[in-house]
Amino acid sequence: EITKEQKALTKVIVEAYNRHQIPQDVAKKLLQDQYSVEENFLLLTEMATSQVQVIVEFTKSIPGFLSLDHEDQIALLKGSAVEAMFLRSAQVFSKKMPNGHNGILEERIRKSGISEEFITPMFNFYKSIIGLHMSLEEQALLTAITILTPDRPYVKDHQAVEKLQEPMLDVLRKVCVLQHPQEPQYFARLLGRLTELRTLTHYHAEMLTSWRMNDHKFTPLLCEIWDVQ
Ligand SMILES: CC(C)c1onc(-c2c(Cl)cccc2Cl)c1COc1ccc(-c2ccc3c(C(=O)O)c[nH]c3c2)cc1
Repeated sequence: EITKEQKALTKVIVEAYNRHQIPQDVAKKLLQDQYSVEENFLLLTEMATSQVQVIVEFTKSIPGFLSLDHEDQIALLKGSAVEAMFLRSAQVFSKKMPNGHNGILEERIRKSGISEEFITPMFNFYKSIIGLHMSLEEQALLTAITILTPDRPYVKDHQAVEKLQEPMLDVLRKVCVLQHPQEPQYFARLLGRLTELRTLTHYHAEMLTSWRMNDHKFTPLLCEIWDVQ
C-alpha cells in the first residue's frame, strides 16, 4: 500500500519531471530540413546542451539533493547525465513527434558521425525501453533513481545518496505493482534497464573520443559535464 509520504514524494518528482523540459523552440529545431552529418551533430549538440540544463534543474528539485555535499552533487550529475539523457530521449521516440514527424531524432542520431558499433546497442536500448510502455511516474522515478546512484565515480558520502535513493526505489516498486498488476516482474525489468544504461555510458565515452578525433566541438557545458577538451 502506498503511504501518504510516498504519494507526496511521487507528486514532487513527477511535477519536477514535467516542469523541466527542453524549450519547444529548441525541440522544434529537430524538424528543420538540413540533414548533413555536420548539421545533425550541431543540432544534437544543441539538444544535449539544453537537455543537460533540464536535468540539472530536475535534479535540484529532488528532495534532499541540495543538502548533499556539493562535490557529491557534481559527481552525481556528471556520472548520470548521459543515462538521464538516454532515458529522456527514449521517451521522445515513444511519443509521436509533432505533426507526424516520427523518427526525425532517430534519423539525425543515425547520421551524426556515430559508428555502427555504438548505434546498434543504442537503438536496442531504445527499443527495449519503448517496449516497457512506462508511465510518467515510472519515467520520472527511474530518472531520479538513476541520478541518485551512490556508486558513481568520486562520490564520497555513499550512504547519504543511498538514503535518498532507497525511498524512490520503494515507491517505484509499489507504483510498478499498481500500474502493471499482470506483470509481477515489471519492477525487476525496469531496474534491468539501469544495468543496460551503464554499458551505454561506457560506449558513450568512446563516441565522444571518436567525435573529438574528427575535430567535433562541444559546448562549454558539455565539456564540463563530460570532462572533454
Ligand atoms: C553532443 C551530442 C552530439 C550528443 O552526444 N551524445 C548524445 C546522446 C545520444 Cl546521441 C543519445 C543518447 C544520449 C546522448 Cl547524451 C548526444 C545527443 O544527445 C541528445 C540528448 C537529448 C535529446 C533530446 C531530448 C529531449 C527531447 C524532446 C522533448 O523532451 O520533447 C524533444 N527532442 C528532444 C531531444 C537529443 C539528443
